[in-house]
Order: sequence, then structure tokens, then C-alpha cells
Amino acid sequence: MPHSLRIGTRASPLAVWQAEHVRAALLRLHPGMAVEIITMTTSGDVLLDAPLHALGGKGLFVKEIEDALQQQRVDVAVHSMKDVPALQPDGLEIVAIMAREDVRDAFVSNTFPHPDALPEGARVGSSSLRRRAQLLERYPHLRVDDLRGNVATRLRRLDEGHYDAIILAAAGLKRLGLPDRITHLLDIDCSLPAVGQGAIGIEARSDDRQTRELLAPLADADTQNCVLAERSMNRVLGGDCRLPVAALARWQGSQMLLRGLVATPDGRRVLHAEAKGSDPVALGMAVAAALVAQGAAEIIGDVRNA
Ligand SMILES: NCc1[nH]cc(CCC(=O)O)c1CC(=O)O
Repeated sequence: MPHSLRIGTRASPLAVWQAEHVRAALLRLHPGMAVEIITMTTSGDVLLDAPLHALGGKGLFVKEIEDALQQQRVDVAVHSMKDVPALQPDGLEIVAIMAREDVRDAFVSNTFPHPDALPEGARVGSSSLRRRAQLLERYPHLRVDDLRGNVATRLRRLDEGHYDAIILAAAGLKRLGLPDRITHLLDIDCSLPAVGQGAIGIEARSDDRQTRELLAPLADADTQNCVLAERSMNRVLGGDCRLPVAALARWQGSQMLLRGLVATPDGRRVLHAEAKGSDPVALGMAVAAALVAQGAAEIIGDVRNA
């Protein structure tokens, strides 16, 4: 057992909470181990003015941390799986995905109890094309405006009156001890979550066997298979968190049910597909193929070129 381990993470309060969650789990297994958390700023944190989907390059929130991992400045990287691109860089591996928090999106408003209550022209803050598309499909009378920044920043912008409501991941609000800010949890039929939403991923160097073995027990097999299925779908579609792509896998007995969605950002075309299976990679590929058969590749191509 190494006597010390360095965890790299973004500096946002949510990211630090997640890194501390990993540290606490490690210390339960190995009391007395020295686990240091090293925070870093990523380009996703710096480039706050541009809407997320307009920024080139994938993995804005993970790249700098992965660089530190490859350069051995840290031994472990902790990420929100939602922010981890479909393709892994050479030499790095997600060695464990922990048990999932609430996967749903949360509607947060100081005025309106439910999105049904939003009047014509109400302003909803979200920079996610996935959330925008699903909101506009159901509520075409709304105005969806960009909103970036960490959870506290977004809540402050809402409280300052820049928006009538905002949409955030329930997982982030719960982890930060802010569940009271959730006005209404959106059913997955209204807002299918992002690939990997609510799951924490732990990454290490592929050749660092000792660290990998240390981390392996933190994995939750059920969550890991679900996230694997979602990511398998996303990999086929070439999706990342900037695209209007959603997926959620859940266990139903001995099988997973994977639901996938691809939409135009205006919500006028929304493609759905679902399938059941127990092999996560095959399941993801099957749902992706069903979406492609309905025109998903064209929608994604148009968004990329926009
Ligand atoms: N894109 C930022 C991000 N990455 C992960 C979460 C929430 C936590 C999670 O989904 O695990 C958030 C904030 C949000 O979408 O509201």
C-alpha cells in the first residue's frame, strides 16, 4: 500500500466535494493513508463567457487534470462522468465509477412551482442543448438563455432575477447540501439526463497497477454497467456534453433498460430509442443504431456545423 496518494480535481465546490467523497471512501478501506487533494483550474472554468456548446474541443473540464495525471503530478483524477469525453486518452483509464446520486434534472425557481406554470416568454437559464431541446419540445413558448458557471454562481444569477427558472442536475444540489433549492424534480420522461449524470468517475494511469487496485473496491458494479451502456451509445453517436444527446440506463431485474434521445436544439425534432440487454457495450450500440436509423447522425452533424 502506498503511504500517500494525490487526487487531482477541479477547484469548484462540487468537484472538491466529490474528491473528498473519494478520499473518505479510501480512508474507510485504508485508515491512516495520506490522501492529498490537489485542485486545478480547467479551461472550462476559465472560459465562462462563451456558451459551452460553442467552445471547441471536448473534455473542457477534464483535460488539465488528465495532463497532470499523465505527467504524474497526481495519481488519481476524480471527475463527474458527465464531463468525461466518450474517448479515453492513451494510457489513462476510468478504473471505478461510484454509486450514482439522483440522476434527474432539477427545476429551480423562486416564483414558479413547476415548469407547467411558466408563462409565455418566461426566461429559463441553461447552457445545455440537451436541456434546452427537451424544455422547448414541451414548452415552446419559453425563452431559454445561456447560463454558465458553477452551481452557486447559477443560483445567484437566478436569485438576482436574471431568470424565472433554471435547470440544474439534482446530484450537484444534493451533494452541495442544497436539496432545498430543488423546486421540482423533472421526471426522466420530461428531461432525460446527460450520459453519466450523477456518477463520479475515478481515473488512473493504466500502468499504475497499485493505484488501480486500491481504487477498484470503490466501484459500484450496477452503476458502472449503466454508465458504460450510456457511454457506448454516445461513442457511436460521437456525442459529448455539448450536443443535444441524452441517455439513461437502469437495471430492471437481470437486464438494463437503456433509453436514448437525440434532438434538434429547438426541440422540434426529438428522436427516442430504447432497448434492453445485459451487455452494456452491445446495448449502447443497439440504441445508437436505432437513433441513427431515425436520422440522429444528420441532427448531430447540423449542430456541429452550426
Ligand atoms: N456540466 C457541469 C456539471 N457536471 C456535473 C454536474 C452535476 C453533477 C453530476 O451530474 O454528477 C454539473 C452541473 C449541472 O449540470 O448542473
